[in-house]
Amino acid sequence: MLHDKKIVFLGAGSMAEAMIAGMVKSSNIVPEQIIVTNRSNEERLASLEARYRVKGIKQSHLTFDDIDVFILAMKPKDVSKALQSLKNHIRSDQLILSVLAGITTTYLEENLHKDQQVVRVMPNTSSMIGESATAISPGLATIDESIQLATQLLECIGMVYTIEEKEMDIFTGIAGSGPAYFYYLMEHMEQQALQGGLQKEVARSIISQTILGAAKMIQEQADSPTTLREKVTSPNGTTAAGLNALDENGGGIAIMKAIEHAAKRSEEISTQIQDSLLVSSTK
Ligand SMILES: NC(=O)C1=CN([C@@H]2O[C@H](COP(=O)(O)OP(=O)(O)OC[C@H]3O[C@@H](n4cnc5c(N)ncnc54)[C@H](OP(=O)(O)O)[C@@H]3O)[C@@H](O)[C@H]2O)C=CC1
Ligand SMILES: O=C(O)[C@@H]1CCC=N1
Repeated sequence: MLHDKKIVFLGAGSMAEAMIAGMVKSSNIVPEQIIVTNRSNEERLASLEARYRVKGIKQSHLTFDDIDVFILAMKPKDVSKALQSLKNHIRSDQLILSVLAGITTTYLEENLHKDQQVVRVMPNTSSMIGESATAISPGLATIDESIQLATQLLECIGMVYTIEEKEMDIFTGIAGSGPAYFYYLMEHMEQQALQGGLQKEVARSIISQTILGAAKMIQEQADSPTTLREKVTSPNGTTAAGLNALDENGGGIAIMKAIEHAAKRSEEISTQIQDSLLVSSTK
């Protein structure tokens, strides 16, 4: 299904690069199938061309007819202009995937064609190594074949979860933003490891192996996180001391708050963009 498809990224930033890297690394897509565009940063396009052997062109130079999948990968604030410039060039049967936080399928349909085939997507930057947790929610006019195409394409960059669109905000809080929480955790673990006398490279390797091992334990056996935590924790031992400090310093609550606020921000972006649509349509 994928081998004859032509895919265009509108946006050439971190998320587009992570997806391109993952797709090219998988054996299901070849670089010749991918075009990456932006409005003006030619140096960035040249660097993506050199690194991944994809074609980089300015969005204004793009020809639209033979494209099967457009992947919107600009910032949410730039989406309105991007859709305006796309609308008169695309057919409703061409598939639009949007990775933009907070941008709903309804917004995309209203600003393209009412019967436009759209899928809202939330990947994360682990796409780069084929390890994203990616959610998809199709729009109203999207046919099963296009959902299958989107799923196969996104499986090149990791696991794909089909969810209700109302679950997108919380998914974004957990998985879209999620890698950042783990990097933040690692930054703090590393800081303390250095204070404890370890060399930076050694500390980084130990920390990443510890996180990887814990994640694999969850994936590869049946115990819950709670049971696994209890198995690490000896009465009056080192882990109990560490976990008490986490609790006393609001560690668990801080993690829940981070997810709550990220999800809320995703919801807020939807409202803000929707409001600006209402304002512009009443002008
Ligand atoms: N970073 C992440 O971890 C994740 C990001 N996302 C989503 O991905 C999107 C992109 O994020 P990120 O990659 O971090 O952002 P960046 O700022 O790194 O990249 C945005 C890119 O969009 C380009 N751009 C802007 N307008 C247009 C346009 N009309 N046509 C073509 N290209 C355009 C910019 O280049 P130029 O200015 O030259 O046009 C730039 O290359 C966001 O909407 C975000 O919500 C989703 C999941 C995870
Ligand atoms: O920070 C952001 O808004 C984007 C969406 C999810 C991850 N990064």
